[in-house]
Amino acid sequence: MKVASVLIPLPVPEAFDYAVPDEMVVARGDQVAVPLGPRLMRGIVSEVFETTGSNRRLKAVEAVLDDPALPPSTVDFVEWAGRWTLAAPGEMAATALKGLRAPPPRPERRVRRVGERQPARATPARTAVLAALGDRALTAADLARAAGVSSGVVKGLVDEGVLEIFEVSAQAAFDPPDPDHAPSSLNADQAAAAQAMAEGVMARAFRPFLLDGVTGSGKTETYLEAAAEALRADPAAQILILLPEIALTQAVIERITARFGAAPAEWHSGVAPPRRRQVWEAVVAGRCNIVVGARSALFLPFVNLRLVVVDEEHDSSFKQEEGLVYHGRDLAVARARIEGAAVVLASATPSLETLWNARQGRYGWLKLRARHGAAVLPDIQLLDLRQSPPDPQTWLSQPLRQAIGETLARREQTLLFLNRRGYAPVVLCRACGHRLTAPDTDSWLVEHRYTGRLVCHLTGFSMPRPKLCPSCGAEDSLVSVGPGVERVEEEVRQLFPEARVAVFSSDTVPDGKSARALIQSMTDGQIDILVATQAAAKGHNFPGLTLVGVVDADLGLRGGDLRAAERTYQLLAQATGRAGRADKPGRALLQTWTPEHPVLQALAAGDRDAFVEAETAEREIASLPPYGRLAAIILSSENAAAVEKVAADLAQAIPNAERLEVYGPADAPLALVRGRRRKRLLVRADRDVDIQAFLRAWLGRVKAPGSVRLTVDVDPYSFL
Ligand SMILES: Nc1ncnc2c1ncn2[C@@H]1O[C@H](COP(=O)(O)OP(=O)(O)OP(=O)(O)O)[C@@H](O)[C@H]1O
Ligand SMILES: [Zn+2]
Repeated sequence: MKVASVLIPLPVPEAFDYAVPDEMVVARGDQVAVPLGPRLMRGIVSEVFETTGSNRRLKAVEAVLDDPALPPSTVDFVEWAGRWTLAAPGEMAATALKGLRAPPPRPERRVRRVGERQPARATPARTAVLAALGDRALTAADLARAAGVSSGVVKGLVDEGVLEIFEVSAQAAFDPPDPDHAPSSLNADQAAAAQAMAEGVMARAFRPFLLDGVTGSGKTETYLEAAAEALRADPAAQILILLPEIALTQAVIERITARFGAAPAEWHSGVAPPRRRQVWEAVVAGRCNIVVGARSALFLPFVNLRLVVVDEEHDSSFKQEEGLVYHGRDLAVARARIEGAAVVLASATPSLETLWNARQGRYGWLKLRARHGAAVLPDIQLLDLRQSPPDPQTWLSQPLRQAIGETLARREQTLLFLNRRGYAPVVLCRACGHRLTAPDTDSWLVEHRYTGRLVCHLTGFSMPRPKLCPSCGAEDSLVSVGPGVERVEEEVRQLFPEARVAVFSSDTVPDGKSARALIQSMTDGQIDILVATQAAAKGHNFPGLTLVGVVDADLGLRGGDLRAAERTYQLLAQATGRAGRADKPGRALLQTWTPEHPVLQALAAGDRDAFVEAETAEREIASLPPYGRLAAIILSSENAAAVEKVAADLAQAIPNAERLEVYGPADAPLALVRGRRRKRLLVRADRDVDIQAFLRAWLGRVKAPGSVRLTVDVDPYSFL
């Protein structure tokens, strides 16, 4: 008997087996409909095998679906990703089908001539329509517009049988990119790096690279030339470019379009589902060469993937924390390995993990040491707030105010960076000291003045600012503590009433369209001072921007998690790296209460290596990543006793293992979220320990009730 193992999108650890009816032809990767209880479900065939004399009574595969099969290497990839993250393989596989959620776009109705038939009565309008149409096929609306007549005229010709309507399927056409459309002339460093990457692509084998270039050194320029080489060698080559933020996609798409004379496909949550379906179908049919997207684009069904680029590879936005927990950068490397492709991790501030791999010789290390052309790196200065503190209830010190004034006078642009949304991060009661939090949640409410509401950034809960203290009932006792971008904007407007000021954060720029508009007006010089969170601090090229002011350089250093120093270094190096990217030199001023901090010292000295040395040495002593591996288990439930019970059971059931420790269970730093109690356990292991095997063995010993959610986070980035 023939049996198919089918991956079904359910939280179960294995594929389900089904009998294959005699007349049915199925293969690995096929999409099938299979019965599950009373329902039919869509699944992906992971394996087909013969068994003899089975005594199992298997249900049969109902049908092989018309939708295209996943290429076998895509199935390999989703199965590997499931094993790596300990996610259910069927749920991982389902992410590869996300493009199919929308129905196919409706076929388009167009009109064309019917042979040589002429209208019975030739009016000027009718003649214009026939002339405009020629032997083309257009939609009725386009034709009427082209002929400058009302749509009634077109309809009249159809009714008379001079024109006919027919349907074309709305299959998206992706014009083939032309590698020789507009090549850049690369400088020596760039050319050497592009050459090495191109050779990696030609090898048709797994070839990982770190493209390590200072901000504005032309990393994009360089990897696009490697992509061009790949396309010259194989016009069917597919190239995937991953970006950490949707806000960055537009600029890269424009550069690719200019470079190759054809627009790439775009893939992220902001792309409408019918369009995503078109991209998905074009990718699996090999009709689409270049995809620019967010981490979920990793799951597209590529048939000839030759090059994967992870731009801004250090960015923690590549880590998905909700639903399936995975790191896009790590999965990108795995996908390239499975496909036998080249992968390029690009950054001015690579993660310690990636630098470590480059140092070990596992990744080819390509360096771009200087900005392109005449541009130079900005001059970075620390402003010691102990010497020049801002006035009470203001956030910009005198030296920073002066620098903004000078920049304005030169008609150049300023970016004020503060990685905090809203107006004030905390609202508290002067009478009783109560800090306002969301109901049944430990995180503080953030005041937003634009909307006049207090918002929980964790759960999305919001409410109007209350009149009375919810704790003691005092009247008018609530005060806003600390600054967010909106509050800095308020101060800037008071100081420089004539300046054109804008705020860039996920509140003011909620979608791709508004991001594009704001980035465009900044690029065009229509904004003098941009107050921004990290959304605007990376990747962008603003030619008129010469001053970057960091409002609170100490902010990220206070949170004590594993990557606080690394993350702060990266964020500030990226933010300051926006200054002086064109012909005018830039400078950056960092306000700090702790100018002696090693991270800030390294930034001011422009000495990344010193920072990396010191930070890596600390990690080595503690055997933390990249020298060791971590995994977290997070338990949560509305039933506090149930969480305690599962945590205790887990603690009892820890398998014996060497060079591995388990910490906890402990209350999570956010111990209460939406009424759910949260507890964490942390596993640390040496690098050569199979941490996934350990976790599987461990979790297999404990049965958690349905009321307790258990999340496994391999290589955690968030410790909340
Ligand atoms: N070889 C080149 N010829 C012409 N212009 C170049 C070249 N290399 C870089 N540039 C220009 O320099 C600027 C910076 O390049 P790019 O955005 O590729 O840098 P990057 O290294 O990706 O920067 P970041 O890491 O800061 O985002 C761009 O305006 C780009 O067009
Ligand atoms: Zn109070």
